[in-house]
Amino acid sequence: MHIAVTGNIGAGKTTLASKLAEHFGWEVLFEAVEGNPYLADFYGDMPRWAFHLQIYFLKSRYEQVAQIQKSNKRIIQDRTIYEDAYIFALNLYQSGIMSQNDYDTYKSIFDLMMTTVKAPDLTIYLKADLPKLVNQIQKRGRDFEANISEKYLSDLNQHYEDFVNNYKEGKLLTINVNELDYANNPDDLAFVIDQVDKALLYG
Ligand SMILES: Nc1ncnc2c1ncn2[C@@H]1O[C@H](COP(=O)(O)OP(=O)(O)OP(=O)(O)O)[C@@H](O)[C@H]1O
Repeated sequence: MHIAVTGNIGAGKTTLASKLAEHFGWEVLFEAVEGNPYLADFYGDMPRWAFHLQIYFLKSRYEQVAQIQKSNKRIIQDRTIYEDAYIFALNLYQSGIMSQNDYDTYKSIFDLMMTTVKAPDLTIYLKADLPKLVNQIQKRGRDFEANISEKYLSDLNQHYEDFVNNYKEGKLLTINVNELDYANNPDDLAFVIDQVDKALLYG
């Protein structure tokens, strides 16, 4: 079984994936941040590194999908391959940061990969407004994320809304996390676990 957590930068995916994995006894696959050779450079100069970073994330996400599809374990994935293409790469292209040629090349590789990719059985979308995202990004204090603009985050949020509104590939559970603190509040975590339980049972 494949469960995925999806949502904007700072929405709280990594924390939730770990908590759910612990509760349900799932294996967890995180995204490639430590050791990512392009991420810090990308935040310093987006036009220069956008294509490199997208190819790197696509490769690492596809490796995860391949691992999940050949395993019969229950696995929770921190961010999906769909977000790379339909949110991040599309946003970079539409905001003029990634060129037409680079985007077309990227998208044709992605489309080729998608012929072998199955959607997660359940996708959990963590929906958060800008103040929540900004606050959580500041709290974790990664140097390379210090200059992320509100415009970048709000453009991504718009793409997330479009993406979830059109998502038909599998079960989707949306959780508004603006007022939740499942990292520190057991009642909030219990609330989310209950939602996930119900989504798994009844869809
Ligand atoms: N395809 C992509 N294009 C550009 N940046 C990406 C892409 N995928 C991930 N990132 C960035 O890589 C970093 C990943 O960090 P991390 O795994 O902590 O997740 P996050 O998005 O910050 O989420 P959360 O706080 O919800 O766990 C973030 O800066 C994120 O936006």
